[in-house]
Amino acid sequence: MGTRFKVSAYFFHHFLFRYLEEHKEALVIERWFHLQYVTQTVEVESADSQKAVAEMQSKNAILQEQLTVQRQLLRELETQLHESQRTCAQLRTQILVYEGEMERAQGQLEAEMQNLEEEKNRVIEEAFIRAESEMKAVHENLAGVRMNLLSLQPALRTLTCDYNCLKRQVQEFPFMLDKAITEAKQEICQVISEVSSTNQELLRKYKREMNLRKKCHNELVRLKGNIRVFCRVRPVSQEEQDSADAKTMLSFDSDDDAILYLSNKGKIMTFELDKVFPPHATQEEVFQEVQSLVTSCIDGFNVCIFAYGQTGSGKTYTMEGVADDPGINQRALRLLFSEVTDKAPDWDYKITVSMVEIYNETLRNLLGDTPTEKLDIKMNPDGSGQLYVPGLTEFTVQSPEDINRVFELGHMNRATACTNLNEHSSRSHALLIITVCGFNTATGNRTQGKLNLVDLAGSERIGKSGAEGSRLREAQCINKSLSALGDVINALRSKHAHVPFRNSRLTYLLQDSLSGDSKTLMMVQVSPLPSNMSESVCSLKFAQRVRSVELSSASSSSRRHENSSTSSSPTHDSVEVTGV
Ligand SMILES: Nc1ncnc2c1ncn2[C@@H]1O[C@H](COP(=O)(O)OP(=O)(O)OP(=O)(O)O)[C@@H](O)[C@H]1O
Repeated sequence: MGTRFKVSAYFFHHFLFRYLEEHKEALVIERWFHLQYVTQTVEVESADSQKAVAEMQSKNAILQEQLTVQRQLLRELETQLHESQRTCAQLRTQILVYEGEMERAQGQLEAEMQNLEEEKNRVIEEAFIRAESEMKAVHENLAGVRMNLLSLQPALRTLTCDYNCLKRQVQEFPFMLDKAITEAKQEICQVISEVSSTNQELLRKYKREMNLRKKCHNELVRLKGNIRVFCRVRPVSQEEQDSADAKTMLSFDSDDDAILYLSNKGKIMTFELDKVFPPHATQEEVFQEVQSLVTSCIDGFNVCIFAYGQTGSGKTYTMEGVADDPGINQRALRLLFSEVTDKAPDWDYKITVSMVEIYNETLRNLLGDTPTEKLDIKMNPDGSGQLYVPGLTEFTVQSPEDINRVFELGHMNRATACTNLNEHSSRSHALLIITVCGFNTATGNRTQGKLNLVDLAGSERIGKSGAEGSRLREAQCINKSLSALGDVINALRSKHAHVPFRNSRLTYLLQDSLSGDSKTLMMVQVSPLPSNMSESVCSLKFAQRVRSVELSSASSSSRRHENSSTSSSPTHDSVEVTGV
C-alpha cells in the first residue's frame, strides 16, 4: 500500500515537472514582450497615458510579484521534483530488492511446490499400494465367504429338512406321548412287580446276612477276646514341667504301639497291652480306637468302657474331656446319633441315658430330682429274671443339645451332693448308661444294647498311707469295688461257675456288661511322673491281668435280640448269678 502511494506521488511529480519544463519558456517570453510593449506605449502617450502607464506599472509590479511567486513556486517544484526523483530512485532500488525477494520467494515456493508434489505422489502411491493389498484381502475374504456360503447351503438344506421333520414329529407328538405313557405304565407295573419280588429276595438275603454278620462278629470277638485293655499316658502338665519331678520314666516302642516300657528302680519293665496311647495322643485318636465298640451296642451288644487309674492320671479327661475337646462320653453319644440316623428309615431307634454315681457303695441317681436319694438294685418282679434299679431316671435323647442338657444336670446334681467336687469325684465311680433300642420296620426285629461308660474312682492305695475316719471308709469302699471288679474278671477268665457280681454295687450294676458276649474295654490311665511310678506299676499289672481274661462265649447274641427288654436295669445273662 505504502509502496503504491509512493509510486503514485512519484508519477505526479514527474508529470508536473515535464509540464513546467515544456511551458515555462513560453510564459517568461510572453511576460517579457508584454512589458516591452507597455514601456514603449508610456513614452508616447500623455496624462492618460501616464495614468495608464501607472496602472500598467502597478499591473507590471503585480505581475512582477506574481512572477517572483511563480519563480519561487518553480523552485519549490524543482526541489520537490528532485526530492521525488530521489524518492523515485530509492523506490526503484526498493523495487529491485522486492523483486529479488519475490524471485527468491518464488524459487522457494516452486521448490516447496515441487516437494509437495513429490510428497503427494508418494502418498498417492502408498495409498494405492495399501488399497491394492486391502482390496486383495477383501477379495480373499469374499472368496472365503463364498466358499462358506457354498458349504452352508447343504447344511441349511439339512436343517430345513430336520426342521420339517421335527415339525411333523411335534404334530405327531401328542399321539406318540399317549402311546409312550401307556407303554411306560405297563413297563412300570411290570418293574414294580419285579422290584417287589426282588425286595422279597433282598429281605431274605438281608436277614441271612445279618445272621452271618452276627456270627462273624461273635467269632471275631471270640478270637480277639471280649476284654480289651488300652493304656493312656497323660502328658506332663506345665506346673509339673517346672518341678524336679518332671523326668518321665516311661518309654514307648516305635514299632509296636501295644508295648510300654517302665523304668522302675533301675529295672526296665515291659507291659504288653492291646494299645498304648502316648501323651501326645488326641481325644479324637483315642475315640477312633473305641468307636467300633460304641457302635456295636446298636447291634444289640452290651458294652462297658472303664477308665481306671490313680487320682490325677487323666480318667475324667479321657471320659468327659473338656468343653472344647470332649472325651469318649460325648463323642460316643454323637456317633450313636449319626449311626442311627443313617439307618433310618429301615430301623427305628430310641436312645435313653441314665447317670449314676457309686460313692461308698451307695448308688445315686444323678439325673433325678433328689440326687441324695439312695437307689437299690432289685430283681424285676415281672418274673423275667432281670435286674432293675427302681427310681432310676432315664432321659430319651434325640439331639446333641439334649446330651449337653443331660450332662449339665448330672454335673449339677453331683456337685450339690458333696462339698468338694474334685475330691468327691476322685472317690466315687461315675457311670453314664446309654441304652439303644432298635426296631426294624421291615423285619420286625428288635435289638437292645447298652453302653456303660465308667469313670472309676482313684485306684491309689490310700489304706497303706494310714488314712482314718471317712477317708479310710472311702478307701475301703473303693478298694472293695475295684477288687470286686478284678475278682469278677478273674472268675470270668477262669470260667468259674460262680461269678461274684454281687460283691460290689459296681459289678452288680454292670453284670450284663461284663458277662457273656458283652464287650469290655479297660482304659488304664497312667501318670508319667516318677513319684507316681509305684501306682503306675500297680495299674499296669492290673491291666495285664484283665487282658488275659476271656469271657464265656455263650452265644446269647441272637437270644438278646429276640428277648430284648425295654427295662433300664441290668439283665441276667448266660453267666449264673448267685447270692452275695
Ligand atoms: N491326655 C491329657 N491331655 C491333657 N491334659 C490331661 C490329659 N489327661 C489328663 N490331663 C489333665 O491332668 C489333670 C488330671 O486329670 P483328671 O482330672 O482327668 O484325672 P483323674 O484321673 O480323673 O483324677 P480324679 O481321680 O481325681 O478324678 C487334669 O488337669 C487334666 O486336664
